[in-house]
Amino acid sequence: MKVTVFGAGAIGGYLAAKLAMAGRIDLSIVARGAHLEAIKANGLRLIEDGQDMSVPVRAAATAEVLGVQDYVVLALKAHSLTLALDQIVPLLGDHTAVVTMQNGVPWWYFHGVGGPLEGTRLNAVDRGGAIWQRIGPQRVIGSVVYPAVEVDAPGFIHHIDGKRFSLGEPSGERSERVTLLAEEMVKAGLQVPVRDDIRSEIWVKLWGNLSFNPISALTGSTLAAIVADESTRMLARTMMLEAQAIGESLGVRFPIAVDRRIKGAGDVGEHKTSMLQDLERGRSMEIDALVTAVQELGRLTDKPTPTIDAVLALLRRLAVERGCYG
Ligand SMILES: NC(=O)C1=CN([C@@H]2O[C@H](COP(=O)(O)OP(=O)(O)OC[C@H]3O[C@@H](n4cnc5c(N)ncnc54)[C@H](OP(=O)(O)O)[C@@H]3O)[C@@H](O)[C@H]2O)C=CC1
Ligand SMILES: CC(C)(CO)C(=O)C(=O)O
Repeated sequence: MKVTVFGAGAIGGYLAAKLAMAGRIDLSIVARGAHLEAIKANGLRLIEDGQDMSVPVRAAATAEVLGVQDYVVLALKAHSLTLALDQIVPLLGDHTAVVTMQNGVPWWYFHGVGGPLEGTRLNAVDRGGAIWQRIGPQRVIGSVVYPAVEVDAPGFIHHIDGKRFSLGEPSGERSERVTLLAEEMVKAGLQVPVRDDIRSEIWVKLWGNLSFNPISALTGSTLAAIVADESTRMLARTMMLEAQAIGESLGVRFPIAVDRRIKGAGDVGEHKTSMLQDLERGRSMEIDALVTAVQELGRLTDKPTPTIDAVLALLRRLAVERGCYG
C-alpha cells in the first residue's frame, strides 16, 4: 500500500511517524522548508507518552518524485489546499483515495448528498471550485481528527493527547479502501472508527471550533475561561444554536445537547485554541473553514446567523490587522 502524507506538520507528522514506526506500508511525506531539512537529516522526532523517538521516513519536497499513490492524506491547514493543488495532483492516479484531515466544513461536503444542494461547491473553502475539480470528490475519505499535537521545532512532533482519527466515506459505505486504511492505522497504534455518517461527526467537532476558536482569538482566553464567564459562554452557545439549526436542516444528527458540548470544551481546561495559537504566532488562522463556511451554509439553507456574522466580522478584522488572514 503506497501512502503519502501531504503536509507533515503537527497532525501529518504525527500520523506519518506512527505509520512509519509500524513499518507495514510504503510511506512517504511531502514537507517543506526547515521542517523538511530536519526530517531528511534526522527523521521525524516524536515525543509521545513520555518517550522520545527518532523515526526515519522518506521525505520529499515535491510530489513528482513519489509518483501515483494508493492513498494521499491531506494534512494541510484548509486554507493551504488551493495553493498546493499543483503539487498534489501528480500523486493521483485513477484509483487513488484522498483522505481530508482538516477541521471545519470540508470542500467536498455536498458530494453525494442528493437533493437540491448536491454538488454545491463552497466558496469559503474552495473558491471557484478548483479543489473539487482537480482532486475530485469521488476520491474522498472524510475524517475527524482528535489528537492534540504541536510542532515544537523543525522536524519535532510533540504529541499532547488523543489517538483517535475517525474515518468515513461521504456515502457512508464501508468500502474496501476505507477499511484497509483504518486497519493499517489501527496496527500503527491509533484508534480509527469507521463511521457511516462522517458529516454528523464533523459537525460535532465543528460546533466547538466555530464558536470557541473565534472567541478565544478575540479575547485571548483559554477554553476554561470562556466557559467560566457567563457572557462568553452564552455567546458561544448562541453561535452553536445558530449552527445547529443549519446542520439539522441539512440532515445532521447532533447526538449530544449543546450544554454538554460546552461543558466538554470547558473541561479541556486552560488550553488556548489552535486559532488563538495561530494568532499569537502570526500564522494564518483557519477562519474560512471554521466560520465563514458555516455562514455560507446558513445562506444556502436560509437560516439566520446574526451572531456568527458579528463574531466573524470582528475576527476577520483582527486577522487582517495582524496579517493572519489569507
Ligand atoms: N494540531 C492539532 O492538534 C490539530 C489539528 N487539527 C486540524 O488538522 C489540520 C492540520 O493542522 P496542523 O497539523 O496543526 O497544521 P500544521 O501547520 O502543523 O501542518 C500543516 C503542514 O503543511 C505544510 N504545508 C502547507 N502547504 C504546503 C505545501 N504546499 N507543500 C508542503 N507542505 C505544506 C505546512 O508547512 P508550513 O509550516 O511551512 O506552512 C505545515 O508543515 C488543520 O485543519 C487543523 O485544524 C485538528 C485537530 C487537532
Ligand atoms: C481545542 C479545540 C477542541 C477547541 O474547540 C480545538 O479543536 C482547537 O483548538 O482547534
